[in-house]
Amino acid sequence: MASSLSSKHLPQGTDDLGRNDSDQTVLEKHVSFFDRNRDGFVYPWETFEGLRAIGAGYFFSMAGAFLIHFALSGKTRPGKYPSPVFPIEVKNIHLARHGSDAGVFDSDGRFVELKFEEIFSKFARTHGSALTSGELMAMLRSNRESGDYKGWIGSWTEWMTLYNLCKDERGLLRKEIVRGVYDGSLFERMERDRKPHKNRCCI
Ligand code: HEM
Ligand SMILES: [Ca+2]
Repeated sequence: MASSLSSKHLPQGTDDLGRNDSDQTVLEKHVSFFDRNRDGFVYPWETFEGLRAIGAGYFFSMAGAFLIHFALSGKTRPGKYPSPVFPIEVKNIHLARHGSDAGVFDSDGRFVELKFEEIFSKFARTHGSALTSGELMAMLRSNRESGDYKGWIGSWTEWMTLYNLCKDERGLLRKEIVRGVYDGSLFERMERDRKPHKNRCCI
């Protein structure tokens, strides 16, 4: 699937409508793809729509939207009553970080280049700039903090979703794909390049 992604680049710092998002952190950009109307809040139906737009299946998208919002909504709304529609506040998404991750997002949600490079220098032993499924599992195991079961599950889910959606025909997860997931540009490319008649989903 990844091999069908085009190499064209998005205009830096602007979205399709030319809106400037340069004041967003990389983690905010990761999530903003799912903020379909760009009002600063992601609702479960927007996450569902975003997951469908990148080729995830109907039931996976339903379950994903439910679980993501159930897990993250409250964290991004500190001091507020729980909302029955489980919104996620984009500007507070850094509060939804979990442990046992790759450390590429810092505590403010900014991109840490060194940690990104480390993923490949430490774990991409076979190909250098791509991860096999075994190497990905080794990375997940190595990132685990003891007793942090929520973090283990969160990280496993994020990486396995990415792997299943974007591995190439040899089962490799390429570095440029991983870079693109962090700032959400991957999601934009997947939506653009997706052919309506072609079922790209494998989960
Ligand atoms: C198919 C859709 C998605 C994929 C493939 C995906 C994948 C990923 C990956 C690979 C990471 C990096 C984890 C690490 O550095 O170890 C990540 C981090 C994160 N994602 Fe997503 N994501 C998706 C959708 C979403 C959505 C819809 C939200 C919330 C609205 C979200 C919120 C986050 C947050 C808060 C983090 C930071 C976790 C941390 O580093 O502690 N993601 N995601
Ligand atoms: Ca929205």
